[in-house]
Amino acid sequence: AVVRRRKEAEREIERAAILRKRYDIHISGHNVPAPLESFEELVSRYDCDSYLVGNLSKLGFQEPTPIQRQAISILLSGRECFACAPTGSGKTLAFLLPMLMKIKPGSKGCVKAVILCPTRELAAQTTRECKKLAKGRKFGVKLMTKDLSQDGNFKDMHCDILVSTPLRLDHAIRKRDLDLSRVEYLVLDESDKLFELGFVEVIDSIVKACSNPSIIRSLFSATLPETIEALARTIMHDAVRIIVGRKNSASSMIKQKLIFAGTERGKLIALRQSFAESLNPPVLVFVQSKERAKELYRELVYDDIRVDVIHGDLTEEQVLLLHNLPILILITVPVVFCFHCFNTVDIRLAD
Ligand SMILES: Nc1ncnc2c1ncn2[C@@H]1O[C@H](COP(=O)(O)OP(=O)(O)OP(=O)(O)O)[C@@H](O)[C@H]1O
Repeated sequence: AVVRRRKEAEREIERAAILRKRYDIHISGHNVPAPLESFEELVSRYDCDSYLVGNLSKLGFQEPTPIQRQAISILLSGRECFACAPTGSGKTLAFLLPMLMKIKPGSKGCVKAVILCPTRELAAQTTRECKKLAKGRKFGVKLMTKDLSQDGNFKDMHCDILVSTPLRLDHAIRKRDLDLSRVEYLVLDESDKLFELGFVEVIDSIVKACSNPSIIRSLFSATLPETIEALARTIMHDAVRIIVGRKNSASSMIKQKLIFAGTERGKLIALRQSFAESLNPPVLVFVQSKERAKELYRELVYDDIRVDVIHGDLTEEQVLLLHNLPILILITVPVVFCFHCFNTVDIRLAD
């Protein structure tokens, strides 16, 4: 019997290794659970409630993405993880699913999961995703708005899952007595941006406020610089590192080219030249801020091409109007673009 069990364990390890190779998943850590082969395994291996599997199929999610295959099995086994996978690879579902499977909805004044996002737009988007996935169960999913962080009565609030940016959450903890001592899941989404934006101390105090000893923390990111990995290791114990594709790489479906422009003016010349060489509309131009977006728009608007711009100062109606126009080039800021979900194909980065 001992020999048989050992053989079975070896076969299991081999099967996991084959799956990881197939999906370009790289892990470090000991005894890492095998990646999911399919969403059906959520039921057969982890006893997932049928409403959740139903919601997945209603949302059109048939197969887990590589990051979902590995992160979900790790989080469901109670391990912490920090995960690096390209933008758009389905990281949101990778942390939402285990949380919705494990926490019990219902009680007032008891936050059970916290998701920290670097921007308000991303926090709003994650809240919407979470509500869609939790449909059919009485989960209290709350987005930390400015009003809520300043005046919220968290003791009487039904909030199982709280999605917030760091400063608003920190304010609510310090000024509104928000109790996070029973949080079972803490997720730092887009953690590279969270740390880049200088939130290290605030995040540190949020991590301390989530004082439940059996908390499961996870970090999701599109890049994993050494500094973030080092920080992650200081707040997590026995965490598994997951990398999908190559570390700090973009999606393999995107062809990238880096052009050295020398000066600010040179960037504009290079961009115009790239349009002259190939204009395969619609084209998206990402810039760093709304000021840069407006500036570039003013430069390009008089060229003989149809160009438009979206940024945080536009009203919802103005953005909706843009959806119906035959735009050739759209200048935008990444988070604002993601928030409004345009369907475009050719992407160029200006900043
Ligand atoms: N298993 C799946 N099958 C099909 N589509 C999926 C699956 N999981 C997620 N998606 C869809 O893929 C898109 C990208 O997912 P998501 O926003 O979670 O990516 P991400 O890795 O968090 O990207 P970012 O780094 O930009 O935040 C979303 O529209 C999401 O609904």
